[in-house]
Amino acid sequence: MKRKYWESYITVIKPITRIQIFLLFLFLHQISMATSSSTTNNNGEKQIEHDQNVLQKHVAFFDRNHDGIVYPWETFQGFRAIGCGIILSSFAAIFINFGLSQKTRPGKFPSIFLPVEIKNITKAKHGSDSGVYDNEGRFVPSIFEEIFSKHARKHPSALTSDELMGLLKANREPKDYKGWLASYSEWKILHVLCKDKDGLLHKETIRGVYDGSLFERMEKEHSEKKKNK
Ligand code: HEM
Ligand SMILES: [Ca+2]
Repeated sequence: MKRKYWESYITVIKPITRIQIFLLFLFLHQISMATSSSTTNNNGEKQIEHDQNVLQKHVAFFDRNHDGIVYPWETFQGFRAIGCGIILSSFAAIFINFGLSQKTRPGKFPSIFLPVEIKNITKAKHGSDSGVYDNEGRFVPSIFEEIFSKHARKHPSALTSDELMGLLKANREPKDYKGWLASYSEWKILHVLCKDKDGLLHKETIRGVYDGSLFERMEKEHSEKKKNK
């Protein structure tokens, strides 16, 4: 039988070559770790800051092993944990880590493992956002309230899909296409995942996304659903 090209390719790689590839990856990983900005304690273990700002909390849910860094496979696991499908989770892992890794890394040396460093997450803020996170990653209650006073028309404490679009358009800075796309993805994913049966995105849901408590809740609900199946 004729083998597929990639099958014969894998068998042809000699064991020694595989070891070399493994060592190369290990080496690149060590370099990427050496240039990482996470703090290290006396035992040489990576640790995250305890005094996290709210934006760091938003991201910390996806740091599955709590080492202060979100790798693409952790973004994937986090999305799966809150009940997203394999396609959305894979797409999110590539899109988010590719987009944010370099912005959060110290120096100019990129890492092929696309780590997002939570310590520097405020550097990943983009334009055309709501402004609810300030430049230090803190939550600004007055701007949060403004979302509803300006855009919630049908219900005082929930947004319809059209009202959400109104919020996104109002936040757009001219020609900031990357910011438009980033904001659209963040809010649309939130809406798709968390809208109620009438298509409404509730204020307390949105509040929970800012400090990441929403993700914890969704993970719990998803694992209970799986248990009861
Ligand atoms: C289901 C998963 C996620 C959802 C639904 C979500 C949703 C959101 C929402 C609604 C905002 C607020 C934007 C605004 O105020 O205009 C936001 C901000 C942000 N998110 Fe997420 N997010 C998710 C996962 C992640 C992950 C995995 C990362 C990074 C590893 C991340 C990084 C950020 C950053 C850096 C901001 C600040 C943007 C800014 O204010 O300019 N998010 N996200
Ligand atoms: Ca991690």
